[in-house]
Amino acid sequence: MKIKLIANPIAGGSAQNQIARAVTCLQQRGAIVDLTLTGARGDAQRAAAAARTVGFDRVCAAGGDGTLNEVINGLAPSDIPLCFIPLGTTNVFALETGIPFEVERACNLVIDGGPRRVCLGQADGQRFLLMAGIGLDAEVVRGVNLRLKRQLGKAAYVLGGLISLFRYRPRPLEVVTESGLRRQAYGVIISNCRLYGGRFVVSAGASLFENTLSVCLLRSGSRLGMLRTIGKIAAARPLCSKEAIQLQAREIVVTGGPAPVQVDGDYLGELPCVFRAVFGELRMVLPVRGGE
Ligand SMILES: Nc1ncnc2c1ncn2[C@@H]1O[C@H](COP(=O)(O)OP(=O)(O)OP(=O)(O)O)[C@@H](O)[C@H]1O
Repeated sequence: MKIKLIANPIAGGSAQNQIARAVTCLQQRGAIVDLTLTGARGDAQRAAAAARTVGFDRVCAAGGDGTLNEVINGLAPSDIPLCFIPLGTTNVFALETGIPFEVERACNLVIDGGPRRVCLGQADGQRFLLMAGIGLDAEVVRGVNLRLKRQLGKAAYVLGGLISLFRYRPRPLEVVTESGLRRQAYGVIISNCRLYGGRFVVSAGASLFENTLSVCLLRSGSRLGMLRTIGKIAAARPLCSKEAIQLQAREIVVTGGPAPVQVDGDYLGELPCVFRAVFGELRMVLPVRGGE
């Protein structure tokens, strides 16, 4: 088996030892490993794009959700199965899918697992695997730089969230789906997976294996209201219809603002933005779980 391994050596603070262990483990299982270590943003996407035509049996991203996002953007559309070894700070995708955190077990899945077609989201052509956010969460992401994240880890988002909560002024947004449904909100979270920002659940109906995106319209425009909504999500308490509306859609046009947009935890830009579900552009090697 020929594996293209694209690994971020600074994921989660420092991942060099774990990457070395992954290479050894994959080789011990008989794989030929072609390793690219990323040196800066954009390297993982370029390495994945270059791997599309080289005849690899697997492309494997090793790092955090940011590295995985770059790899899907470089690789898709492709039939080469994509694998993931989680080495990042928050690792939402691994929590969502059950990919093991222990390097050797993740490597065994790379070798033994079978691929499955997944749905990706697109935000103006930029692909995402987990979610996109418009409003306060994108403002937090815009404010948290990589240095702060390396120093504080997940706490950087808590600190960034508190600062943004007092600085950010939510503006009315308009959301239109492909069926012509029109709604107003002050924040929008578009999910391709159930989990958000860790183990929090914003859209319980979201699925990586269905050709649709789950849209959560956050309706509160006041600081107190936003704080209450965040508190309820953090405490896993249900949001009432005054606080949030849930929709399923394949295409969502969001206008208004001005408001920032983030995809998979990286700042993308400002509205307007068109979001789409795109099924089948990639096959991923994932653990098999009951009920799926
Ligand atoms: N050698 C490098 N130096 C600086 N930045 C890098 C390097 N390699 C990759 N990057 C960038 O660092 C960003 C974050 O890395 P990554 O997602 O792998 O880890 P993380 O931030 O610790 O984890 P998570 O995304 O799960 O929170 C990526 O978006 C990537 O573009």
